[in-house]
Amino acid sequence: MAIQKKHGKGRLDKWYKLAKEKGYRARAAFKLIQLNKKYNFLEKSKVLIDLCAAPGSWCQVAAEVMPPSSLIVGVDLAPIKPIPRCITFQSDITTDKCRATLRQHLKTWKADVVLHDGAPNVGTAWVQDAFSQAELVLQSMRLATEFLREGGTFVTKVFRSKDYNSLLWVFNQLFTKVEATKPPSSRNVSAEIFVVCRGYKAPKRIDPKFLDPRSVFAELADPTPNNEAKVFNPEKKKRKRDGYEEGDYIQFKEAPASEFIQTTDPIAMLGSLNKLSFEQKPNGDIALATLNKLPETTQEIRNCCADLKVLGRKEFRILLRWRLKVRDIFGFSSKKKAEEAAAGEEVAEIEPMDEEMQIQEEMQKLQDKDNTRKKKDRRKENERKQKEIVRMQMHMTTPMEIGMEQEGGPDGQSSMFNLKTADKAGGLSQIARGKMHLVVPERKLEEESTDEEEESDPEEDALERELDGMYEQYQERKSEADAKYRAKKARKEHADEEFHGFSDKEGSSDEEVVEDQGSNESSDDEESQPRSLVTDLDTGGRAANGLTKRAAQFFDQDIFKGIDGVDIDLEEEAADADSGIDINDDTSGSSPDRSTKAAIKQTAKATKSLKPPATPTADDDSSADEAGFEVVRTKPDSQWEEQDVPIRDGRPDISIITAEAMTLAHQLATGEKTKHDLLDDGFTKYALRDVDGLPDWFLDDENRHSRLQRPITAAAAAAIKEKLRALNARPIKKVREAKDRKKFKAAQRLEKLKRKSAVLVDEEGMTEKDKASSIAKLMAKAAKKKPRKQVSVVVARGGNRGISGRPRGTKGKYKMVDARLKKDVRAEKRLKKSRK
Ligand SMILES: C[S@@+](CC[C@H](N)C(=O)[O-])C[C@H]1O[C@@H](n2cnc3c(N)ncnc32)[C@H](O)[C@@H]1O
Repeated sequence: MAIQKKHGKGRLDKWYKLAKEKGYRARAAFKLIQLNKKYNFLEKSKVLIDLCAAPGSWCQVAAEVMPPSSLIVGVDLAPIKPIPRCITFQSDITTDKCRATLRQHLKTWKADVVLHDGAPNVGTAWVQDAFSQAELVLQSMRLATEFLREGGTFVTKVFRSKDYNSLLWVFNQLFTKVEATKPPSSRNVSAEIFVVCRGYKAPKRIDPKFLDPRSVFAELADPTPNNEAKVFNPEKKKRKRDGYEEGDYIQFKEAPASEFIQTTDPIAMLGSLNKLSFEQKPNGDIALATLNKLPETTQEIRNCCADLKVLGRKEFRILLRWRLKVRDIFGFSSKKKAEEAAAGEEVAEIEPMDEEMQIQEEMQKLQDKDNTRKKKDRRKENERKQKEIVRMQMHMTTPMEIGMEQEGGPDGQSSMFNLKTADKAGGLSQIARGKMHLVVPERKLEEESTDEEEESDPEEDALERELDGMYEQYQERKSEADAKYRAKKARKEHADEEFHGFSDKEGSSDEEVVEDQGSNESSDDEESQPRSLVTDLDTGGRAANGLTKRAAQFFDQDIFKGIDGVDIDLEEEAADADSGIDINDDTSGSSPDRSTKAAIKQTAKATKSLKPPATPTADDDSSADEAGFEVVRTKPDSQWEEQDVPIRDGRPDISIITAEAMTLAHQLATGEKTKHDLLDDGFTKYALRDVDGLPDWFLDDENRHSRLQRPITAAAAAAIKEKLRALNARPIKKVREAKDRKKFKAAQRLEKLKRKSAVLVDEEGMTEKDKASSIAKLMAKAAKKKPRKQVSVVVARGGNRGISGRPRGTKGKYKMVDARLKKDVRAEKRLKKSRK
């Protein structure tokens, strides 16, 4: 088997290279070539629409294969560079504007082929993410039904997920032949598959439900592809279809709140709807009326129900809790109730059957039915798992991709946040390792003993775990797609590690105690006031003015220029270290909030390390000895990168030093504020957060949105801007190095010339004229540019290389070129020749 290079997604595989060689913009081109080889839909086509076409390789292939006068229209969210013989434009295929533009280009013509290779970008709305690929396919299908001629072909990419069968089912209703295939150029590890739908039936009227994601994905709980079920059963669907008229294409989805209480898959409902309504319909939903009157249905709940798309995890939780409470009140709750009901039934044997008992009996029946169904589902699920394992063994899928597949929940309905799915991606194990595992049991114990109502409900726990699992998955997906997010996360983890690493060191500080030089002097005020002895163990770590290098660099910035007394202040502070404030002192229980700390840290670190002995920080290797003395070791330059302020080219990265920190530093330096003021400012409501036991998603949200916004001065903002401009203006490292090399060589040449001239001048056997002409010759020689060395240009393919990597049959300097470059060079030569 050929070994593939593993860059990115194994990007440099043979298809990638081949695409480069052939001049295709993406390796995806070969997928279309291979699909067309199998089904021959391009050769005979005159009009083609390419949905989600960027960067345009499918359009390139279409332009090559289709007859010369064909119309090819490509559209994508991203801009597409012009392609000969193709019309392209930028638009979202889910919008009416896109449809109208397509109509403009096609005029009265109909398309022979509609292609769709769309893949949604991973967005921030993680709740809706799972649906979007399938929805995009359905959207492209909708456009296909509008623009395809009868008998036309629709080719689409589909991901093998829980919606796959539903999509196939719909395709089968609209086309005479539907085939799913995976072209060889599609990576085996990818879950993508291509469906080629031929023979468009072009029905006069299409039931809008065929194209409505809600109908297709949510309601066809068990769609059976290729069966005779060509007509929707109106009875079956009516349940969720309130408020939708025939032909209604509006994306806004709403359902009565009572349905949310009754559903067995509340999370899927929250993920797919826009609104839960409390409005009474003329037919009078009794459950809704009761729900409306319940005290549990607070204004907050109503507000949340009014617009589900803007809710965060916290609100989702509130709604889920509310649902459980109401279910309790209505009597269709969890196992606990079922047991009670069972117990109640035993009593019913000896008592006359009253209305209540009848209800209970009915409930028991329902419960039994439910259990049987669950058993059946479990069996199905096991069979599915078995298949998945086989697929994994055959490398048809990866564990991550299995995570994408949303299987039906235990109740048979599709569940967006299936706990099992979360588990597949390692979500549960992560939770088990994380906070929830450590904190929840403790809390449970407390709560059980104090408040019976707060007793943990297995259903609720499961929902919470589901949410947490999905959040983990969401984070993983995001970090896969977003490099910035990855970097941020890594920084955060690194900071955590540092902190923990330090805590570990705390206990074993023998070494530092040995280094303590002031223990004798300190013994007097040992008890009264422990002093901080700041000892610079790194002799090179301090600049000439008594500041640390880092502080000196920080205050070296333009913003501090011309401010009198900065140096004096700083030196004073340096000398005043003993009376120091510990910005990291959390032991009091109420400390400045984190953002204040970070800002103060940045400024305070820049001014001086001020720490009392008992509270060593992660920023310096310090430790307290028994006598209350502390040795604070400043780090060598090489370790700067481990500190809070990022380092670039050996200096603090000013682009990341915030304007906030600058403002604070400026205020400190000008005396506008004292360090005590800064500390006082830090005591805000954000400082007193109790974060113990809160789930990660909640803390992440809080950190992002709920933090102190500090005013920044115009000067600080301008300084940051200026710094960024300066940074951006710098040439890249390679260019800088090349220029420096050039200068260095020129200087060397000049030196050599000087030496030779001096020898010539001192030469006794030469006339002055000869000397002058020799020196002139030398100078002319030095000024002459060397002819460039000839470089052989080689187009080397994968197999055509020796062990050293040198293309076979080449000598001396060689340069690898791609096919395009090779063609250009040849064309240039041809041109030169013809000119001659
Ligand atoms: C795999 S690429 C398509 C590659 C293309 N077939 C080619 O040959 O180069 C998927 C494209 O789908 C586009 N896309 C995703 N959602 C879209 C939307 N709603 N409307 C238009 N394009 C979309 C993305 O911008 C991306 O360029």
